[in-house]
Amino acid sequence: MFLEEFPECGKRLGWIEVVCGSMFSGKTEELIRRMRRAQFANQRLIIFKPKIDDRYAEEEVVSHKGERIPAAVVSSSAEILERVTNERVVGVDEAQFFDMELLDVCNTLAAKGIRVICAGLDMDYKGKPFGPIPHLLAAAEYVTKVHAICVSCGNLAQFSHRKTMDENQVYLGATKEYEPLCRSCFNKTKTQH
Ligand SMILES: Nc1ncnc2c1ncn2[C@@H]1O[C@H](COP(=O)(O)OP(=O)(O)O)[C@@H](O)[C@H]1O
Ligand SMILES: Cc1cn([C@H]2C[C@H](O)[C@@H](COP(=O)(O)O)O2)c(=O)[nH]c1=O
Ligand SMILES: [Zn+2]
Repeated sequence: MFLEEFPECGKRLGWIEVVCGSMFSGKTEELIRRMRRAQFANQRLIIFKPKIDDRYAEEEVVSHKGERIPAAVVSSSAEILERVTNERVVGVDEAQFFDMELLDVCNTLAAKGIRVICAGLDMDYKGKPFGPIPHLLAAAEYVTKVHAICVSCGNLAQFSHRKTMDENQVYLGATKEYEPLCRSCFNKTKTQH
C-alpha cells in the first residue's frame, strides 16, 4: 500500500503521484483514500474532475462502489492552475480525459510545493496509451498501477474491454459498456472480431 512520506528538509517539497490501471481497478477508491488521509493531516486540499465525466454526480468524485468525495469540475487543465490557491494537496480524477497541458500544470503545481495525485486510465479500450497519462507516468515521483479482477478468468486485469460497437476513444460508461480483462482474455476478444 502506498504510504506518504513527508521529508523534513527545511522547505516544502512538491511531487506528482499517479494511480493508473484499467476500469474497476480501484483508482478512484485509492485517490479518495489518499485525499482522506490528507484531510486527517489537516492539509488543505482540492480535487478536480473533467467536465466531460458526468456519470454519477456533478460536484463529486464517485467510485463504482459508491464512495464519494466533493470535487471541482473543470473544463481544461489550465483551469486547475487558476483554481488552486493555497492548497497543499491537489487530486485529479479521470486524468485521461484532460488535454496534454495537464503535464505542465502538474509540474507547475509540484514546483510550488504541492502534492499532486492524478488517477486515470493508462490505456483506452484498444489497449493504447490514453491522453496525458503516459506523460504523467514519466514525470511522476510515485506510480501505482492497480488491477481489477478479470471477469472472464479471475486473473489480474489491466485492460478495459468495450462491450459495445462504438469506436470513439471517449465513450463514457460502466459495467454495461465495459469489463476488465487480463491480457490473455483481452487478446482473445480481438481474434473473435
Ligand atoms: N472485476 C472487478 N474487479 C475488481 N473490482 C470490481 C470489479 N467489478 C466491480 N468492481 C468494483 O469496483 C470497485 C473499484 O471502483 P473504482 O475505485 O471506482 O475503480 P476505477 O476508478 O479504477 O474504475 C471495487 O472496489 C469493486 O467494488
Ligand atoms: C476504456 C475507456 C473508458 N472510457 C471511459 C469509461 C468511463 O466513463 C471512464 C473510466 O472510468 P473509471 O473510473 O476508470 O471506471 O472512461 C473511455 O471514454 N474510453 C475508453 O477507451
Ligand atoms: Zn482473464
